[in-house]
Amino acid sequence: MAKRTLDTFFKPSSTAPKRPKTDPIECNTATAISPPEPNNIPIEDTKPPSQHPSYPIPIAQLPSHIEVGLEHATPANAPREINNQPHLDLLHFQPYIPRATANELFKFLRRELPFYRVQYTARRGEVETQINTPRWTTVFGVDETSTFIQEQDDNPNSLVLVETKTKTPTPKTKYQCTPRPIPACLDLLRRQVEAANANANADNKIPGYNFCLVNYYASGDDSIAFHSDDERFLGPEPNIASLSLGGERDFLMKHKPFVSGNANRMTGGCVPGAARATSGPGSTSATRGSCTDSGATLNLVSSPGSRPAATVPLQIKMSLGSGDMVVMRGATQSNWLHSIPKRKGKAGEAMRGRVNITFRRAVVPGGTNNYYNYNVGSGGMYRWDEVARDMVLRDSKV
Ligand SMILES: O=C(O)CCC(=O)C(=O)O
Ligand SMILES: [Fe+2]
Repeated sequence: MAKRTLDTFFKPSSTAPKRPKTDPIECNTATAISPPEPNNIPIEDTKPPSQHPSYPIPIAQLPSHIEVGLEHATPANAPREINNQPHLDLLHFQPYIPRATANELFKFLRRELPFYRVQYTARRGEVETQINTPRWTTVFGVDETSTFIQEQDDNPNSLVLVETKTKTPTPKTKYQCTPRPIPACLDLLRRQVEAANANANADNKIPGYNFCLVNYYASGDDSIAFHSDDERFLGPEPNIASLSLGGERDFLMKHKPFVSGNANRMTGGCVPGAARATSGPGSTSATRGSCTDSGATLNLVSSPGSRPAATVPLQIKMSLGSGDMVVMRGATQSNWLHSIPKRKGKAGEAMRGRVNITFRRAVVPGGTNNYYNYNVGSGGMYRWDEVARDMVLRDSKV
């Protein structure tokens, strides 16, 4: 076969036989992994999907043209350190994944993952509010007290959940949810993001992500409210890597309020508008006090003895394009809020849809319960439908 460059991977080959058009849903069924017809289906489509009793559907493996793009050209750029604001410690890879690969990965994940539109009740004192999460979500992983291990050496799909310390089976009663192993297509990314982080850290420390949360913003009406991922179940100073795929969206950050007369932040931050679904009621994020959400630059005026008098712009806006990755680390989560605001207009980038993946490490079972509760919930499972160009309900059970 003629040598193909990376670029040609993304162009239809004029000589290669055409792949038969199939319903994308069928890619996950047993029929899709039956032996390929000779010279008809490329080898890349024969890789068996990731399967597990906790999955509502088998999850396809990455086609080799995406895997090649990830393995040979990622990271596409070295990260820029952003730490010129109080308590802010970010790495910005722009991009992390080359754009062409990122766009392919966006379409693949939107098509192959199960998604949920989670509804839940938030309680503040006596007041109960019904929250409709304004985006599609899904989650994989388990906190560090449990581990998925392969039961049969030659079968990567034979994963069972055991106690990390004793390697004995995790009791069914340990979780209020059924943890799902990170499928192969996301696990490759997880390992790469960990390595990129280790390279960027002076101490070369690998964050050891055990959770992968996925958001799909179908249009400018989908969003995530100001929040911080500072729940206790993530431990102190969590490292969270956030990867953007597909349409460009604004990412806003603002410092939590400072107590007047003290440059340290006020304990308790804010989540104007709504609690966020990855945290939900009961978490530190959802129970914060109020603060302004004007979008204006906030001024920090310090007091004698704590911080020299200064005016510091405490609002940041970044435009995140396909393949970009932001790593939030150090004191960032305990001092800053972030959001993806709604975007007006019925055309443009937001209408392409955007997938966001965050990798994190949860340290206690409460984190596992929280993440499944607010990212899978108890409603129906949806899948992307290429014809309807929308998420379609596939199973009224999770
Ligand atoms: O979509 C994004 O870039 C942000 C997602 C996020 O903040 C989260 O899932 O906690
Ligand atoms: Fe977040």
